Order: sequence, then C-alpha cells, then structure tokens
Amino acid sequence: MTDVPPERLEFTRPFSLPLRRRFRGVTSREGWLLEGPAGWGEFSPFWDYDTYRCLPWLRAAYEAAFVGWPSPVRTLVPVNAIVPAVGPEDAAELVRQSGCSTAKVKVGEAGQSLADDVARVAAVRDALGREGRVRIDVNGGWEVDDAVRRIKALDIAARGLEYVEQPCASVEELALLRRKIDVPVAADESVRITDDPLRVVRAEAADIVVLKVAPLGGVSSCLLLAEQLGLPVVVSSALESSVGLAAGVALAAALPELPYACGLATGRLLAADVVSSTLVPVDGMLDLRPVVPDADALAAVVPSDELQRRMADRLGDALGAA
Ligand SMILES: O=C(O)CCC(=O)c1ccccc1C(=O)O
Ligand SMILES: [Mg+2]
Repeated sequence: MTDVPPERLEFTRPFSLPLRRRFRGVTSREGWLLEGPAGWGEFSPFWDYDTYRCLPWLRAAYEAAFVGWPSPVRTLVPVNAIVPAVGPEDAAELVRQSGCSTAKVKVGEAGQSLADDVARVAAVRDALGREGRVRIDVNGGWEVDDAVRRIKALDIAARGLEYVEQPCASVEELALLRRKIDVPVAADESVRITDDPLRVVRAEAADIVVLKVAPLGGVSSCLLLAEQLGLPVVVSSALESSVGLAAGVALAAALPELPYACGLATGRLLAADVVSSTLVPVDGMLDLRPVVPDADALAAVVPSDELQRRMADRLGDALGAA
C-alpha cells in the first residue's frame, strides 16, 4: 500500500451491526473505525474476502481518515431503494417507505423461481408508478441463454427495466449477452472482483459500471477508474455503516457526471449503526455531510469477545500485508 505506515492505522472502534433482513446471505456486518485528521474511515471487508482483497478496504479507510476526499461538484445524490429477495408485498412496502423513485430489485436468489422474481419486480413497478425506474441485480447468477429468457420476462414485468446488473458471472458472458438483449447491462463484480477492471470496456461487456469505494481502494482511486473506464458510473455501497456510506456519497458528489441514482440507500437495511442518525435518503436524496460516530451507538454494537478476536486477526493480517 503506497505511503501508508500501517502502524499509524489504529483501528480502535470495532462494531458488529445486525441487519434488519438477510441480504445476499449476510445477516450482520462487522468492521473497525479509524479516526484521523481528515475524518473517520471504515474497514469492513466481507468475510469471504481474503487478505489480498482486504487491502483496498484499508486504503479506503486510510484515505477517509488521513487524506480526505476530492472536491464535490454536487451536494445531493439521488439514490435507489434496495429491495432484497423478499415477497411482493414486502417489496412494495420497502419501495413506498423509501421515498425513492428508482428501485433496485435483487433477483435470481438461490431457491427462488422466475415466478418469484416476476412477482417481486411487478410489485415494485406498481409501487413506483409509471415514472419510476426499476433495475435488477443478479449477482452473476445466470448462464447466457437463461439470462436472455429471464431478462425478457422481467423486462415485461417491470414494464421496462432501466438496466440489469451483473446478469452473468464472466466478462465473456456479459459481452455475449449484451448483444442478445435490449436492456442495458451494468457490471459490478466484473469490475470489483478482478485485477483488471478495464477488461469490461475492452470486451464491450457493459453499458454502465457499478463502483464501490471500499473494495476499489477509496474515493480518489474510483474517480480515476471512472475516468479510465469512460462509462456511466453508479456508485453503490458495500453495506457499510454510515461512516463507510459517507465515502460513497463523497464519490458520487465528486463524479463529473452522475446520470443514474446510486445504490447508497442500504442504511435502511441496518438494524443498528455507529452513528445516532443513519445516513438514509430524504425524498430519494442523500446529502453530502461529515459523518461522525456516536459513543453511545458504538457502545451498543461492540462485538462479542470471540467475534472481536476473529476480526482482529483479519485486520492484523491485512495490516501485515500492507
Ligand atoms: O446497489 C445497491 O443499491 C445496494 C448495494 C448492493 O446491492 C450490494 C451491497 C453489498 C454487496 C454487494 C451489493 C451488490 O450490488 O451486489
Ligand atoms: Mg451488484
């Protein structure tokens, strides 16, 4: 990690945040906060990330605490409601409560049928009304031909999809699929979990890219990557606490163009947070503001001794490799 003295990175505040509902198989989010002259940073890599993949999260936390973020060009960021793979009534309720006019619906969840996805997407369209935008996220779950069939059905159920996020796992499949459908394709995992994020562009595999600040090494790294990619960017969260979400807002606020609502409304999925007032949208917008943890909130989310030991091991491994 460039010019970062790991011994200066004193992650003193551990947290474990329960989620209101299961999201992509996750029921809680663990991490550490770091305070520095520029503000607060968060280190909360997913448990399935190995040491190497944790390093960008360290860089993002270091940037937030010690370096600061690039200048904003806007102070309000439009965001999408996030709809996990729940039933149609719950999905509609989540959308109505959100105040957002764009919704992202998780589809293709293991154990669910196309009929389940169609019902959820149709309920979200009804809740949003004609003017709203509906996008879906498959997290790489489908083969190309299956994706063609399912996307057609879901495009009809949605009465027009804004885009489909990571419908297939590989860049090659995305490129192939993109030539077979009219719905725009957004790349998420193909940019986030790779050593070569520009490959999606060379392969003409996507119309849009999803950028998440922490797994991509910070706001400045993402801004540079966005410029190199040359595609429209949707900034999305990695299900962080409000401290981590603030870094996403900073990126969305600094991008020269922001043509789509961003996936930063995941504060609603948290049953507890490290701040007293979670970063959630008002009228579909998040505002750019400093986020500072609250002592009482932090005290309420201290991990168990056993969990904290596992978290400390992982943090130590990452700092040791940095
Ligand atoms: O983009 C959003 O609206 C919410 C964030 C989200 O979906 C997400 C959150 C954590 C990990 C992965 C993802 C994802 O986009 O697949
Ligand atoms: Mg995604």
